Amino acid sequence: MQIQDLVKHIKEKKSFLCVGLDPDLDKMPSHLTDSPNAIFEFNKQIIDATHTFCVAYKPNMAFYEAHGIEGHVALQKTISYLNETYPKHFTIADAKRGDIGNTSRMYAKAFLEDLDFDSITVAPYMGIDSVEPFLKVDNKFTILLALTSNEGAKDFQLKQMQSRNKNSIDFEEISLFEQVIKTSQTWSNAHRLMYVVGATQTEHIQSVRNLAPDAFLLVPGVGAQGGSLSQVCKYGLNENIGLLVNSSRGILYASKGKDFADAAAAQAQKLQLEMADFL
Ligand SMILES: O=C(O)c1cc(=O)[nH]c(=O)n1[C@@H]1O[C@H](COP(=O)(O)O)[C@@H](O)[C@H]1O
Repeated sequence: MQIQDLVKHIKEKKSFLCVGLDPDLDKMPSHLTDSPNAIFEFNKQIIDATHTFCVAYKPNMAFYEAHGIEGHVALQKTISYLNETYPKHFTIADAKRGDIGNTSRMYAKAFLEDLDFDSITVAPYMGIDSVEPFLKVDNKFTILLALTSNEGAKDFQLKQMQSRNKNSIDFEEISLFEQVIKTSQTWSNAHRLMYVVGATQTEHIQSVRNLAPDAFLLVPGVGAQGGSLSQVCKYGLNENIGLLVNSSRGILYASKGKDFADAAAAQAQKLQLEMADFL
């Protein structure tokens, strides 16, 4: 997918909502969980109910890998269903991968070529050679973890460090997550980079925007984690919109009854209407 297609879709829908597909058998309606096809059936009904209100879907790999081969089959069916039925929706493999170059190449092949996701989340800490294999894939996006939504983000990502600007002898104090953005913006194919920034980190979104003014930001953490959509919009929007805001549990498990898909649609619509006010 091209970035212009994503932006066009966002403007048409007046939504930059990403629905996180994190299927958890313990939270799903009981009438589905007896079926061997439960995960895909759940996802399909969620997708059919929410697609009008969102522009992206983000299956998190943990929720599939936890079920072995059946989980992998459910993931394959889900991405095929999305690509065939709703091809305008941007798809994110939330895999948080990254390894030495030849290994990352295999991850890129698996997620971006074979499964044909539009993008993948990648951990940046092994550096340029671990990210390059993802960035080399045409028409696909690498979503680098910058500042995550969890408590532990402060353990490393918010640590201060000294950074020297190119062609200068002066040092400046910046956070490790800022250095990740600053350095990665100099890499080849940086136009294929997006960044993860938690909705719980609103005081830092402005600084992310300053370092990567044109990049799309994937912002998880509204809903169940308590992040504020209006604060995210205030600091994160750019002239191309530049935001994908994710909600998973808040949409998927709005009801545990037979009306789960309608309840999910209502939650997605609520977020979409809030988003429309900012567009
Ligand atoms: O990369 C992510 O998507 C991610 C990064 C982050 O900083 N925080 C975060 O919550 N996520 C993911 O976003 C989703 C959030 O789910 P809910 O809290 O249920 O909306 C989960 O799949 C998380 O793994």
